[in-house]
Amino acid sequence: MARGIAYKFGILKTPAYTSAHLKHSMTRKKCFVVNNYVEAVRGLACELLDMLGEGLGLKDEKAFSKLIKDNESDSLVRLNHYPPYYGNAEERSTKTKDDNSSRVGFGEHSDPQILTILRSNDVDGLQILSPVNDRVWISVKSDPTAFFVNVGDALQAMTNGRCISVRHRAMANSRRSRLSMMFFAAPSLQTCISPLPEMITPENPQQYRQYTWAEFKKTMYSLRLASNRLELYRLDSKVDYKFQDDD
Ligand SMILES: O=C(O)CCC(=O)C(=O)O
Ligand SMILES: [Fe+2]
Repeated sequence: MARGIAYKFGILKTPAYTSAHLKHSMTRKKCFVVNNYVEAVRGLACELLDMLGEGLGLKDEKAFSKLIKDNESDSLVRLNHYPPYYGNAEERSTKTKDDNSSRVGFGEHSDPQILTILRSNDVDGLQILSPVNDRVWISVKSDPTAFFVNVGDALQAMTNGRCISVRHRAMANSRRSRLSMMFFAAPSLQTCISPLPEMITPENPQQYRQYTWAEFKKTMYSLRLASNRLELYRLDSKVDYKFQDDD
């Protein structure tokens, strides 16, 4: 694991980003800009989820976006900063340009929420694990004008495995800082997540048991980042998730 390469320098919970803490740490103008960004990106997430609901033929096409529009939604914004790992100018100038070494800035994981909308600067770093070969990492070219969308674990559960929560990680760059900003669209803590009835068919019987978002978060915080937490909620799981309840 690379030294202190990735760190969060802000967690803005929506809609609580007008909290006292934020008011003190941000000027009103910055707060306004962040609020506008969050509103826009939340709208984008809802639009995408409505299209997905329609595409999947759900009786209630807005079933997913309703969870995010809920006032109690646990959605949040995170900013990640990956400083270059050749930290000083001397190191940068002595290392050759074709040095292809790479360092993990944010380890392998899947996002636990419903949907993630990511933006970054023009420094590469995001990689996804190949769905067909779990030893192959595929680099995603950065594009500061684009949004990158990840399905989260909760959407995988609600679609009974039709949508897959992709495992991914972020690499730090040797010379330039990578900056990324994620909107994690999440339901409220008390929301019960389970495969939607339309997603359960004789060919694809129910794969996941029902859980609350609060329960999933508790499990998540008790496990390592790389653990496949959703596996614990599979009906045929061999792992006893009950151990997670021990405090
Ligand atoms: O910074 C990135 O590109 C990815 C970060 C990420 O996957 C996360 O914060 O969940
Ligand atoms: Fe992620």
